Amino acid sequence: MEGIVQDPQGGHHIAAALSGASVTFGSFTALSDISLEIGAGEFWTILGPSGCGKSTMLRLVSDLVPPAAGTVEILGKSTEAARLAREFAFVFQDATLLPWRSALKNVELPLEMGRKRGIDIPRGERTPRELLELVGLKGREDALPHELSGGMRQRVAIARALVCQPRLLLMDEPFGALDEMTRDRLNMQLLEIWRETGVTCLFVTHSIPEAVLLGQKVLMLRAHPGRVKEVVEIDLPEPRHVELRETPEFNRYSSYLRKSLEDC
Ligand SMILES: Nc1ncnc2c1ncn2[C@@H]1O[C@H](COP(=O)(O)OP(=O)(O)OP(=O)(O)O)[C@@H](O)[C@H]1O
Repeated sequence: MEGIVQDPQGGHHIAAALSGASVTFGSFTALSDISLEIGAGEFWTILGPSGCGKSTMLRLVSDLVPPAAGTVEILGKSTEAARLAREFAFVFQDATLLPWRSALKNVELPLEMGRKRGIDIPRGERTPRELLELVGLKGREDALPHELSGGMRQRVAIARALVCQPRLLLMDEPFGALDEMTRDRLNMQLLEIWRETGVTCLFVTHSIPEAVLLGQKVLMLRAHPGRVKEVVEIDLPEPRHVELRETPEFNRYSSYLRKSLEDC
């Protein structure tokens, strides 16, 4: 395919490094003593009981909440410097598209906003049109969000997240609201995009099968306060495919994680 990023991580081996990081909201400790190294180009999924701090973890990495203690570095720089350099991008459960702009204009938005602020986006390897093609929406560039299905809107959101060529893609249950078949399709598409772009992925989910299917590593958080319970390496054949879910290895990982989740 065209436009393959030659060095998607800019020579870095570690995309995100957290050391003894904690997050507090007033007197409440949401995350406590998180130490992790997320390798450049890796795909991590995050599981844990409701309220354990999965979203807070993404917000910590993306400079939306500061650490109360410890440090967080993205590609060797502070989270603020990484944010200003557009090193990461977010995809939420709701696509959050502007309803009056076409799919293409939504994807172009971060570039426009960057230009308005005088920020030069240094890594424009793919045009917004090419990104829409990458997510399977060629021919729907002019469609308005309400003319697209939920899965299509989410694919526009992924294209928009990729437009500044981030090195780190942060996803908070991006497919949680979609039906199972659409979710399967988007999971496969996301893996293709991940392989092709080399972007590092941090993906929060409530679904154990989704965590196993996508993740090279599954980060299991425990609650009260949110802490790392364990990191489970998922050693399944690549490239992954939904049929893997029928295999005994897949089921072994799923059962292990289900039990781990129950013990949180
Ligand atoms: N801005 C905030 N102010 C106060 N408390 C907060 C704030 N944001 C999150 N919290 C609390 O921090 C804890 C972790 O929240 P978070 O949303 O990260 O959990 P989660 O694991 O993503 O939950 P879920 O799986 O239900 O989406 C929760 O107890 C939540 O109430």
